[in-house]
Amino acid sequence: MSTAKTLYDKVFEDHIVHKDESGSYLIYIDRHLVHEVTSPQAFEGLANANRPVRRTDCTLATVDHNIPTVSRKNFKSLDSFIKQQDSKLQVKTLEENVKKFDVTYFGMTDSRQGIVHVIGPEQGFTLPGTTVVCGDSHTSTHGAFGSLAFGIGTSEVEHVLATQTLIQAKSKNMRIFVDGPLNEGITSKDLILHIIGVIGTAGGTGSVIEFAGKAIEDLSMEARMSMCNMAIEGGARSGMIKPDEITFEYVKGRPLAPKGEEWDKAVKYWKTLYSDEGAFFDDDITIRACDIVPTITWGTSPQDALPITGAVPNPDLVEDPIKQSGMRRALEYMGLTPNVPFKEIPIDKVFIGSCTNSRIEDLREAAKVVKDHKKADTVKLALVVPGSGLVKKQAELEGLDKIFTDAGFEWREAGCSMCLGMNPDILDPEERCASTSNRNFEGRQGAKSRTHLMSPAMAAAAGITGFFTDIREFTYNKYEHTPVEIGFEDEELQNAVYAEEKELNVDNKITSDDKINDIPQRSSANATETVDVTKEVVGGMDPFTTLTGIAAPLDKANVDTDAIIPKQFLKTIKRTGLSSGLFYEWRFIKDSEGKDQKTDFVLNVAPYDKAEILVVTGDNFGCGSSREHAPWALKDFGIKSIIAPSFGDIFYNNSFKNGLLPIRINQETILSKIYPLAVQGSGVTIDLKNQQILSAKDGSVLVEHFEIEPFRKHCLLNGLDDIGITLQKEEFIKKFEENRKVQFSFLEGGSKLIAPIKGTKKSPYGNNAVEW
Ligand SMILES: CC(C)[C@H](C(=O)O)[C@@H](O)C(=O)O
Ligand code: SF4
Repeated sequence: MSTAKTLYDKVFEDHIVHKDESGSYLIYIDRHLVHEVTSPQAFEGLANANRPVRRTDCTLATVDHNIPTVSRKNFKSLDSFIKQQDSKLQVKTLEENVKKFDVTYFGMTDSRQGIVHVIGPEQGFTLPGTTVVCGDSHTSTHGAFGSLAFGIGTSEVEHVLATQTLIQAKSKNMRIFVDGPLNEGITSKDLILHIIGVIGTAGGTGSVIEFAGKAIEDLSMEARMSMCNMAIEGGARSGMIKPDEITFEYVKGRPLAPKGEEWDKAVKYWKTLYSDEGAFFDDDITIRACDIVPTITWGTSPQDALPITGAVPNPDLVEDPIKQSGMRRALEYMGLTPNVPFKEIPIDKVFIGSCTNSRIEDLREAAKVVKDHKKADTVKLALVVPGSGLVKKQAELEGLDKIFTDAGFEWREAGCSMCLGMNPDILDPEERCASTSNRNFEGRQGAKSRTHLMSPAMAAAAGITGFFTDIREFTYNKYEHTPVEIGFEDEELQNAVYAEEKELNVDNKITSDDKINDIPQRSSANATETVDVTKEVVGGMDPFTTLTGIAAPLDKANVDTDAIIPKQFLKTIKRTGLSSGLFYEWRFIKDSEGKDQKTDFVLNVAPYDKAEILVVTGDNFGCGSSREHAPWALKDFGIKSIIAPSFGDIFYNNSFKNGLLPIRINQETILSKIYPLAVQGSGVTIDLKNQQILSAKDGSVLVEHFEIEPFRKHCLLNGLDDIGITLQKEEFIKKFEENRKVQFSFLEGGSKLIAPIKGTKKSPYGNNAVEW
């Protein structure tokens, strides 16, 4: 057998702590980014079990999703600044946790605060060849450095905080080879949208995608990050690009990058990270770079991508009935008529930002387009939201802010903003947005919002013309821009930008006033259910052996986790009580008084309001975001198992952590054997021990054998807690760490090397070990 290895194989193997007999691996995590949305329950679990954060130096926290992006010039405290109570509580909870657990933190008064996936690379926290995780699906971004980077759920966040490891199965290798150079003016955003259009949102499921070829090698680091960022939208948890001189050049000199001899040692190692000649890829796809033109999305999935030169597609021309009905629904939701040329579609708002496209190069591209133009009067708002305080600072030094504001665009503070609107930046219902973000799911930017994904230049041009615009036809003054090099040794940039810094964060304790209704009341459909709070205690789940229950039919494909539990329900700091938000946009409609009324969605209708099993006909259930709130909401409703042809990787994984069994069954069998029973309202029995599915009515076998990894089966049958199991491997973890200290000495120090905020003796959060 060939010994040639892929880039992924190499990085994976260099992080194996232990492999057990069932073939499951324990891998070491080098870098862990933390944000306010997916960490509260993880820290709570640690506190309940009296466990510390194992490697605070490998952990870096910031706030990004919930925070307002309006000027922080007059920021006094979180209490006065964040108006949304539930957002405030989440931010405050993180601030308490980073203090309690000594985690380095960039808060709202620190210029280094920003979107996790922007600040990690910016600080040099993300390094080639490392394993990088975060409770966030777009962690794939960091794969641009040749690191193995992926999103995890909250249970895994807790696992990493406690053990610095994760239990993992090996993924498949997939290569996307982009042959030849890109045409002039085509960006990595066009390229990645095109690729997702080709492979589909389930194309990379179960795989790590390596992007390779001339077009990729030619890309800057920032453009590579935009590519890997959206690997998750192609179904893969990770995207990777082999590190090269462009990578090293980008990393060198960053605050947390290795220095001196450690740098040389690191580069020597990083240069070994590439796919060997003849390495095996389970899937190998070639894309011709010259075929790619400016690309935008028209529907409610990132795979609905087409050239700007095209028109709204016509469902009548599609044969597959599931696809056809999905398409009709998407067009109706998006308010689009088939065959209308994209360039004739007017827009309402523009959003330039998100972890895909909020870095300095993105802002420069957009500013070039906007310079000396004015926003179209018909465009109600054009928001520009830098990815971090440092990006903002640099853009301002380059005068980009002025270009935007002169054109009538709004210049904001760093955060996730309108990418998902957990803060006040949302679209009104039916507003159409030209957006540089990464997801166009239903309701993503606000209830009934309509999102079209595109590159920063194209979003900027749409803001000027008021219509989707082919950037190649837009006349703009390609002025000579002089980039300002941002020196990381520059004290001003290292330190906080806000004058009020000294009085900050003193009064941010959670008080009794913060008691809020962070989860709306349960719907009457579930009024009789009670929430078992004892389940919140870390470790231990009910064993899952046999389940007999009503099976609800769901005839949909690509059900994303935004649809399973919309963003407004993510602001909780608890795991329970989420059932009222389950499939919220599908289950409820507002009446004339603004009150929620139930729709005829399957889970609202008897007997399915008591369903314990969900039978899904379409692929890719649970794709998209890493929010563990999706399995929490399903469990809370009473669903204990989901049968579908395929699942989003992170959702699949998160389900097991919560005793919710996802079963992959091929579509034909679902359609012929299980779905009809579900439609009749008959029950189904799932026998985990024998890996079989039976009819509850007559005991006949519907599925002779379904697949499940032995380790996962073992844990479910016995209700075992992963962290407890991993902690039994302490001797292996210790051994790995001893070796890492020597072999990968350039990774030591991590976030603890971060400089303090100017004017303080000690960093206000974390760094207790270091007196400044
Ligand atoms: C909040 C978080 C869990 C989520 C993710 O995982 O992607 C968010 O960042 C998103 O983009 O939907
Ligand atoms: S995708 Fe959007 S919401 Fe998610 S991390 Fe990126 S910017 Fe934030």
